Amino acid sequence: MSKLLRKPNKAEQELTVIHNVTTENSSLEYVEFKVVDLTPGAKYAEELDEKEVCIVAVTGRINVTDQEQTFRNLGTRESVFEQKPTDSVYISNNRSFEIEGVSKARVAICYSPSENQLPTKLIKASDIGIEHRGVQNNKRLVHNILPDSDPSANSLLVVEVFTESGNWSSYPPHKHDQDNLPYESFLEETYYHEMNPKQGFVFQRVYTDDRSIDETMTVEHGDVVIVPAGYHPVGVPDGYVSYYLNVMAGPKRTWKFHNDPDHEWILKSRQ
Ligand SMILES: O=C(O)C[C@@H](O)[C@H](O)C(=O)CO
Repeated sequence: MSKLLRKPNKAEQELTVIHNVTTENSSLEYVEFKVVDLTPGAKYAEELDEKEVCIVAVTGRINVTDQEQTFRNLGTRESVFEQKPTDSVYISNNRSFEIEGVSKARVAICYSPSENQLPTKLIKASDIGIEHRGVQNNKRLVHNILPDSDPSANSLLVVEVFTESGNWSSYPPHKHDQDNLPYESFLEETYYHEMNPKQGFVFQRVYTDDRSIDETMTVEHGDVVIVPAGYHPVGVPDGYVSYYLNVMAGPKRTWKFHNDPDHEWILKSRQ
């Protein structure tokens, strides 16, 4: 069984923790990640110590409060495959938060270490930067929820990526596992995957230069892949569309990746 692939729990209660990746149960030091399902009226609450969070209304509608401000009726879609941006809330360390389901909702809670308290921020769907990346069989649509160009967080980076049927993303393979700016930044990463239709699958390989990590995983709807280090390309079979939500964090809040030199030629040949 892969150490990097996590299967979802079944939503059987009013509040179900579908995924819970922590620094205790994984090899990660900077990124923690939860997926929570809520029925209408169900609540999930937490006290944040030295952590900041970005709460993403993946599907359905939710209310979010940090006990000072309350944001109501967040969320814009029933399925991620409507391919429109959704609402999120950033909350800094040493605060508490509560999420309430307004409709049946799936919520991603993205965590990273934080010491410097920053203002809570509503990240409205309408404010999210949309990017079309890639050509030929490398086409994807990116929603930049919390990119490094937005100074609202101390270490968290959050992005949604849709990869078209028969295409590749995070490709040519790139990594960000060395704290060596301006050439490369050290960022751990998690991938929360969905597929359309649901019976679909994608392949994700996670590998380092020395192959001390080298795993190729069959990833299904609702799975999480953990990327402690290394290159992490995703291949999507014909007939299926891929969605993933990435959380990244590390010592410096800069996304500076390094392409695998063996495969970088692909990028150059398509310019
Ligand atoms: O552009 C893409 O294909 C998405 C990836 O960059 C993804 O967000 C990632 O790998 C971040 O390191």
